[in-house]
Amino acid sequence: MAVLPLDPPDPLSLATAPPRDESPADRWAREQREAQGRLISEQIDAQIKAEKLAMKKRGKPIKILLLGQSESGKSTTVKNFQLAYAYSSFLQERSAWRAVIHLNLVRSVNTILDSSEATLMPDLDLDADDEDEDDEDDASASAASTSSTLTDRHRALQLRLAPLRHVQRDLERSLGAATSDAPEYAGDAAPWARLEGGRGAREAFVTSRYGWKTALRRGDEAMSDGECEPQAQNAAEVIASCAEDMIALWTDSGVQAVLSRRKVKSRLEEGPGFLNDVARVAKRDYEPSDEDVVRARLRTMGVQEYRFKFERGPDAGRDWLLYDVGGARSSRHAWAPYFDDINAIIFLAPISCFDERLAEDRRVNRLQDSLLLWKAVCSSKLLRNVQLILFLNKCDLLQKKISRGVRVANSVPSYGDRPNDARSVAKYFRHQFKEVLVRQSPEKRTFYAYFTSVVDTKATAITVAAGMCSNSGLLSHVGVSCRLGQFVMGFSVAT
Ligand SMILES: Nc1nc2c(ncn2[C@@H]2O[C@H](COP(=O)(O)OP(=O)(O)OP(=O)(O)O)[C@@H](O)[C@H]2O)c(=O)[nH]1
Ligand SMILES: [Mg+2]
Repeated sequence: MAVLPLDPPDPLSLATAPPRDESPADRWAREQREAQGRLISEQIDAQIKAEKLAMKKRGKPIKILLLGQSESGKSTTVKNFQLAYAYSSFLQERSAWRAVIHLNLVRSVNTILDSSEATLMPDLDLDADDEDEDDEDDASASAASTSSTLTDRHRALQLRLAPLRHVQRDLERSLGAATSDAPEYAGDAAPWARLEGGRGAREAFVTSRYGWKTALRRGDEAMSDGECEPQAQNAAEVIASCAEDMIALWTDSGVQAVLSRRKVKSRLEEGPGFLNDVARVAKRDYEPSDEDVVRARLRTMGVQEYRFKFERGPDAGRDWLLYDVGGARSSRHAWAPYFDDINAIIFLAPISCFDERLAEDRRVNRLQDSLLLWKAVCSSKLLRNVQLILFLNKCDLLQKKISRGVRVANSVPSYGDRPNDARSVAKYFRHQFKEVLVRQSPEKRTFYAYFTSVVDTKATAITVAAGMCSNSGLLSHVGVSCRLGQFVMGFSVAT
């Protein structure tokens, strides 16, 4: 039998072994050092263990997906979350929104210029009958249609405001693709529903939510924080120099009559055009307020991820991930990869849109599109364990529309001869959505619905509380208490 040689001594033990001629005093000092080292090591181990335990206790992040058609208010809802739970990041991004707000304003002014130009030069008026969405301001419309009220003063305003056309182009170029309109799309309301089995890779769809913000800051290395690229700065200069003329145009009674006749007045008043804020927004040192940022409109491209940590309440310490998607029909195929492991969906359905058509497919009524989408979400087998929370949004606009005398039954024949007031209309629409949930859900689920107006940040103080089923790990309850409905509509409807 072969005898193996003894293993050579371990070099580490050799290096750390005490010297052979160690004195008692040296030995005492060494043992003190070693004891100290062991203590520190034990403390580190204990810290790691405590952190692991805390992480386990906090659990996986809660994932919430915001769904709904384009312009339903998804990104506005995210901004409310940021205001409530990530105010420092909201503040950091605030000055970047100035260019978006300027673009929103300039687009509105250019829309007014288009309308008045067509009136001044009727030969160019190619789309006078194009506006068909609601029967607003009919009395003033017919009065205005009998005589053109525009004069040389309006021609002069047209000329002086002409540079805003270039400003719009420059800002669109700076801000990128999100400023383009949603492309026309004649496909399904829920293109992913047919493909539920074959889901794509999620990463393919995630887009940077900093894209347009960093684009604004590129170029000049020397720019300090909050400054933006020269194009946006030039735009701000031109806007400041046009302030008085923009106010004169918007407040002119002849122009208002033309806008009424062409049925764009209420859309301009109620959209994110900042037309009633020109004096403030056009100032050279303008800094957007929280409310301005919430109202500003920029289309979401792809899917954007937001991370929040809740510092208060029963869920303190837990991470929440919010996914904000582009809602245009052509973007909806990108939603499916996010259905896999989410806990809840906040579905935004703008109920003021009952008489409007989809921008991407003018044949489709917007409320009908929301109902089709809701049906696809409720009936999805992939989403059967996902909690659905419905925001019946834009209640403020519903109220305004009804107050203007728009009749719901003209666009929604099933409404019949029910009372044409905002409360009854909202309740009716809520019932429609509830019916879909009850009929289409693969398993019984609770109907959580809120009347919202998410541009109102004071009222939309979103507080979120979640409880986890300790045994299944499934979300058992997500309560989104929004202090909504009551203030906007002057009533509340129990959910
Ligand atoms: N008056 C009013 N305006 C709202 C409300 N909710 C959203 N808006 C406005 O509607 C516009 C569209 O809102 P967004 O939050 O950008 O819509 P979105 O669902 O994210 O749209 P996409 O990104 O295109 O899918 C913005 O100008 C908002 O200010 C509301 O409750 N009331
Ligand atoms: Mg959006």
